[in-house]
Amino acid sequence: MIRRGRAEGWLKLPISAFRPWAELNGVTFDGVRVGSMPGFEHRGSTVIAEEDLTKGETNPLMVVPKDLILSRESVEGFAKSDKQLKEVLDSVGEYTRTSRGAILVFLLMQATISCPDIPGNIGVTNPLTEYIKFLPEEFLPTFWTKEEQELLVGTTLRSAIRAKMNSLLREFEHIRTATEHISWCQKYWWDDDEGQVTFEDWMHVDAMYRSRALEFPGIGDCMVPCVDMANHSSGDATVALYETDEDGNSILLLRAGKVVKQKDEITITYGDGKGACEMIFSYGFMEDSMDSAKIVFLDLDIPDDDPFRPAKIAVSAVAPGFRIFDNGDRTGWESDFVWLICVNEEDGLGFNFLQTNEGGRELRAFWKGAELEDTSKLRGLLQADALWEVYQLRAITLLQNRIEQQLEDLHEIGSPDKGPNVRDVPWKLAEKLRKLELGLLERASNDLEDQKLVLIESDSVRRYLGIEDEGNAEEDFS
Ligand SMILES: C[S@@+](CC[C@H](N)C(=O)[O-])C[C@H]1O[C@@H](n2cnc3c(N)ncnc32)[C@H](O)[C@@H]1O
Repeated sequence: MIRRGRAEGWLKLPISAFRPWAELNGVTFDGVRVGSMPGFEHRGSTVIAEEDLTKGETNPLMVVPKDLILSRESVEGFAKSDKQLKEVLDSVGEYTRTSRGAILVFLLMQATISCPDIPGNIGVTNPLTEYIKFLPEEFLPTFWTKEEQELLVGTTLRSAIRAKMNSLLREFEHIRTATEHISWCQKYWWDDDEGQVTFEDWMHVDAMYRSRALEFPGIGDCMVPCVDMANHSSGDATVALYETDEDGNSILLLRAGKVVKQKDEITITYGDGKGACEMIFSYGFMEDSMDSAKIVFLDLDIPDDDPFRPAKIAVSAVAPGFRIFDNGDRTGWESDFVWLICVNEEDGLGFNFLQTNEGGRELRAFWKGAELEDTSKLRGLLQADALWEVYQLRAITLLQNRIEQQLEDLHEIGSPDKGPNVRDVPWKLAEKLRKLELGLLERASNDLEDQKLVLIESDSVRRYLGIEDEGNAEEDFS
């Protein structure tokens, strides 16, 4: 429905109509306009200075009335006067009480309202029905072809896309099964002949949200028309920032000390800490200046021969992997999960079923006899243990092995040729991502090796291995 709407024009408005729409809905602009930057049309629309904006400028560049902010709360507000939207939200239940769930359903509803094949009495038109017509075709990796996604072998983006597609499918199935008893949904959304909604529509509303949602203080994750027309730049290049004023309106402000010339781009930051993978995943681009992957998340599996494997999986409430990050000179890593793999019964880990108040049985983990209520606390307990260096050494050995595996995949794919059906943008992004992640992983592997050598020489490791002065501990941890 959404792709067709954009192609046929009923879900598309030219950016020249944007300002009249915004002003009609109470948005004020001061010294800026929305349009495309000559020479940078591939970045879509952006916010551009109409005049020189000087140091000390205090007036907001834009004020967006709070009624126009699309949040979980505002969706509930719209549902008060939109019977069909309310029906869908109520039927889908818990999921639509999250910002993401409420906003995605709302966006799907706006496309439904605009669809000429669905009667006009379904849904209630509101200012945001027009807003989604200004949103461009998103070019996120969930829309890359299979051949393009193959270029990501060895990168963490490949597993991120797979996981995302699975969760999108689960969400879509949930929306479908929860609403198929509503007669208009059955007829206009799901019916084999007349139904307009497909999984691809869910991918589109996800992409709209993913590439435009901002975290606003006091509101949470939301979409703010107009502010979301600002493109990204990081560090010193970020020109503006967004916040809410005392009335709850959203405002765009020039950063302190920034001097902007007429026709310059007014950028915000989408998060300077975001790594290369996340930038491509969420926004479909990465800055040319990016020279480090910044962060790499690798999954970890509990070995099949670990007798506690099923119990560990059952109690773990943390992400099953570890994060490597670039700290400048050195790399760092962080994981709540790896510690669960590192210890076993002989170290003091145990599991037991406890009786719940409701009469059921629940599996609980124990460390040295005391209940481990939250597996993310395990690291702290191990840190206080006399064998801390031994556990660290085990963790580091596991991480190194996992990194080696990833590096092998990256070396194996190497620099593939560009197939005839591969588009330029995915090809260039995949090539750069492979290079950046390879660089960070190689550095991390070297840094871990240094840490390993120090740990191996520690007294507790030598004592643990029963090694006298001349012995070699490294052999036992390879
Ligand atoms: C919040 S929207 C910004 C407005 C958007 N350009 C539009 O036309 O509606 C985010 C999207 O803008 C594009 N974008 C933002 N900053 C960019 C940049 N520095 N380089 C390339 N594309 C950028 C990406 O497509 C991203 O997914």
